[in-house]
Amino acid sequence: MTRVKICGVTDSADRDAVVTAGADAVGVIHGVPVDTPREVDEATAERLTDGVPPFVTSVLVTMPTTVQEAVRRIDRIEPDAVQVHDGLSPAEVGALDNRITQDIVAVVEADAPAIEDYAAHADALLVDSVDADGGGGTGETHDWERTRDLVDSLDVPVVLAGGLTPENVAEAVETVEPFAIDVASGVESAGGTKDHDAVERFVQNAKRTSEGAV
Ligand SMILES: O=C(O)c1ccccc1NCC(=O)[C@H](O)[C@H](O)COP(=O)(O)O
Repeated sequence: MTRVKICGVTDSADRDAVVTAGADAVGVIHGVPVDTPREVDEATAERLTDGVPPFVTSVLVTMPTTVQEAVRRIDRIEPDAVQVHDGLSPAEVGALDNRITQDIVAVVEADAPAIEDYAAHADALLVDSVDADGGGGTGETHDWERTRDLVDSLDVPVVLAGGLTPENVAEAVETVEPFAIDVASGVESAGGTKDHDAVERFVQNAKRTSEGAV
């Protein structure tokens, strides 16, 4: 069954709604040098992460420029996993892996040249549509067939992200058959605020499809 990560939670009510809806992972964004309504400060990131219950994965989404910066952040916030958006080379992702106990999800674009190198050092790849500054949350889809090729060719789990919504997630899961899917803006009522009904429909549509009931 395809797992679901809901990203960019900014308060505890949204975090709890995401968990209640049946998501497998909750993404908290901190330490990104881009303008986004989904970023929270360190204390909030720590509090939101700490409140994610057992059997649901808390994911720190961050854009560090050095391994040391990433380690410091992860040590303070203590997520279950870390998603590194831009900033670190494949070798630096490998160096980070040696310094932390958490799994690392490396973010790549579907046509990035270094995909295999990242796959060699990360625990999973998240294939996203990123903006000119390297950030996510664009609400833009990309070539799902290309991501499907990566699912077939790579040994690491592949997560599909970028422009997913409750309406298109079933088709995305059927086309790509990813390990997991990820959404931020597609389940919001306003920037940084989750629409709880949309979150519920997103999780249901993703999981129903991967159970073969649609
Ligand atoms: O969502 C953001 O604002 C963001 C900013 C900077 C770095 C990463 C960011 N999001 C990371 C995610 O994992 C998003 O869920 C992913 O990019 C998909 O976003 P969307 O297209 O809005 O569903």
